[in-house]
Amino acid sequence: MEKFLAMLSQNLGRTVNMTQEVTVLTLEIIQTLVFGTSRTFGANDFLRLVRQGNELSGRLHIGDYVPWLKWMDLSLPKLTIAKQGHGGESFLDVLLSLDNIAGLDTTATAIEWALIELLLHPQILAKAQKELDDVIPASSTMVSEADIPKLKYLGAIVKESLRKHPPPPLIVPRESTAECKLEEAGYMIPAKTQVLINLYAIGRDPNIWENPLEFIPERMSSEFNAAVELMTFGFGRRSCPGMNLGLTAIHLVLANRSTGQHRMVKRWTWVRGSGSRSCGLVHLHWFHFSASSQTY
Ligand code: HEM
Repeated sequence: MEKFLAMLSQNLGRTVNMTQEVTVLTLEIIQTLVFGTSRTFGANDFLRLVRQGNELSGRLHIGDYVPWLKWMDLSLPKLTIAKQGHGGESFLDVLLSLDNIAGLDTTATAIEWALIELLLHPQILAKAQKELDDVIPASSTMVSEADIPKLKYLGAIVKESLRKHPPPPLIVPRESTAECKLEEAGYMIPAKTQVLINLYAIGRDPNIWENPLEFIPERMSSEFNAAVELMTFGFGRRSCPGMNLGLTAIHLVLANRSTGQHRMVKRWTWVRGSGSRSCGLVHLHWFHFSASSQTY
């Protein structure tokens, strides 16, 4: 985190590719936890492989639905090449088997969308900064994990961002073991049916949320449990084991970025980059496993 903030300090006044930097930061946090060091694998190579694996996993693979048409899945050989290119049991294999790509990409995507919403809503950013000024002593250079529960408005920003931009829009498919009737909703799900749960639609359902496309952290109370109500981290036995780590990382990155008190003890102002690509950044979801933003 300190390295990330130092990098931002060095780039004051310049355009920073936050997608790249936030993903590297998340990678380093996860590597540190998993391997005890953040220097295990080259970030650029790793990111390339993650993006490729991620993009391929989000594509339609006809062989998943009609097995004898598997030969039509032209993208699958590319994934194999990505894995073989790193020789045998590569780091990517390990990550794919652990499903850790879910941890990296989802956390980075969640941070990125929250940053975009703050960038688009300066009044919300100012309110979050005021809360940080009020709650965190001026002598603290970094917001710590213990401070997170005190930062109620920041918590509401995170929940609202997860509602509007659930990192995986569709969670892992389920199969019904028995016939199931959802009487109020008027559905009957036969046994052995694959069920896809659409978090994106739940978070934006106008029957549940007033002005669902608006970003309004004030609508999120402290009691509102996004993990349960929005199913952001899935549910049941196979729900996300990285939930607490992911939530902590999102809060810490946003809090430390908003205060900007790291070493330089000053507040940063954030504006959209003026580069030809970065100025077009808004509200485009790029659907892979995670729905990240895309410049145009
Ligand atoms: C904002 C951050 C994150 C979000 C939104 C998220 C979301 C999810 C979701 C929706 C699932 C599927 C759960 C289900 O189908 O019920 C999942 C699974 C998983 N996540 Fe996360 N995740 C995040 C962070 C992390 C982190 C930091 C890690 C680990 C370092 C992680 C590791 C995993 C693993 C291993 C699974 C597969 C669990 C299984 O199949 O039993 N996730 N995540």
